[in-house]
Amino acid sequence: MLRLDTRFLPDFPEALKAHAPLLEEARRSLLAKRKNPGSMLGFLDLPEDTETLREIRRYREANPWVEDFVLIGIGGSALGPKALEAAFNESGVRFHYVDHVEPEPVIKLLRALDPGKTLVNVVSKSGTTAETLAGFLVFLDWLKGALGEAWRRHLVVTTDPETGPLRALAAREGLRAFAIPKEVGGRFSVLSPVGLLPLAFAGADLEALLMGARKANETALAPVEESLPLKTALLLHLHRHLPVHAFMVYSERLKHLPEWFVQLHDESLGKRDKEGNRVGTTALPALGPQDQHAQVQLFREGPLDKLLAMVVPESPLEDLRIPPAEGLEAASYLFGKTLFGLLRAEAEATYQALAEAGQRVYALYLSQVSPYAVGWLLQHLMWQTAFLGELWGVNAFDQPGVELGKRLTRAFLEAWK
Ligand SMILES: O=P(O)(O)OC[C@H]1O[C@H](O)[C@H](O)[C@@H](O)[C@@H]1O
Repeated sequence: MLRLDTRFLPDFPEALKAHAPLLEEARRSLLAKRKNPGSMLGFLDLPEDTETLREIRRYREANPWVEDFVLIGIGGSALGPKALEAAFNESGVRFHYVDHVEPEPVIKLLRALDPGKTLVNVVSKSGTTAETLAGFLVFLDWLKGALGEAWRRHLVVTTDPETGPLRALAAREGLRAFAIPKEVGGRFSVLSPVGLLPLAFAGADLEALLMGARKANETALAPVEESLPLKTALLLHLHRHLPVHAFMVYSERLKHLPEWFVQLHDESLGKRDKEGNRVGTTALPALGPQDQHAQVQLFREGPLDKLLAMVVPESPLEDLRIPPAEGLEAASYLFGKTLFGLLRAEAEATYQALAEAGQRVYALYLSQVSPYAVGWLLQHLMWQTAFLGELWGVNAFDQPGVELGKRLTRAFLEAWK
């Protein structure tokens, strides 16, 4: 269950009524693009793709020997699986993310791994990302050196269904490869094999995750006053003059979710609109309760330049009572309470304190940190982003601004050789 709370934004229900035609139009124009090749709206169909799910399950069952799973990928090819695996790893398979090119951690990882028990998953939609290819080349050489002809069984590729160097390599070498559908972009790919394959090895409940995402699809298409993603898109739209959008999650298991959201929001919406104006707000990742002791001072007394979204679970899967101890009377207000009770109280207190400070803040309540609720939340946020692309007149699915950096990197590498 996902529930929106706007109790500290009393003007919102009126605004929703007033903006209903604008929201209807944004949704109509988004959905009208659905059948156009290149519209990149394939993420809407992923929750229905039971065939891919079956294929992934079969692959997982055929490889019970895996103890370490190395995911080589970056941006949209790493942030989603990283966020979900941290929350839902039930299998004990150890996950390692090579989403960087710093040599020391790569060397440390290579020394620690047993190649015979390691599965390497190289993930890249384009198959051309420098960091990913560099990491892949290192691990490919390592697998070949350690395992001889058996290396192929320890490598699985997730990439474009037809094009790109990784697809070509997979075809030439007869490697196992999964497809990121053509119409699915990296930061919208978490429910494709990009996320589902690692999560199958993590033993997560993939059915429930996709069921939650289907629920998000349903609410996205509901009448405006019941359409959760249209409502949160409107909240962001109404506050677009505030430069910062803080995304604060009260869950240790979801500690990597804000990083995933940052890419989704910033890379989708921070760009030039049709008139050439610079558009976008800056997503700021925050985690409760840790950031109460780091950022909340700024949120309380610093500039009123933020729209804050708080993601708060409403119940735990399991809870732990805080036992009393003699000689520590200062902590007696905690005795007999539960850890989740404290978490909930802290989230509520921060929510109220921020509203009282004059910040614009709303909450998204998750019934539990379960695959169903989190699948719903992720797909909800992808819809929100797509709707905002329409409202702000930008293409939410490209990223022209990152190309220059890539070209310059290549130029430097060539000049420095
Ligand atoms: O999946 P890949 O093609 O390797 O792309 C990985 C990432 O890098 C690119 O530079 C884009 O800015 C991101 O949107 C993308 O998620």
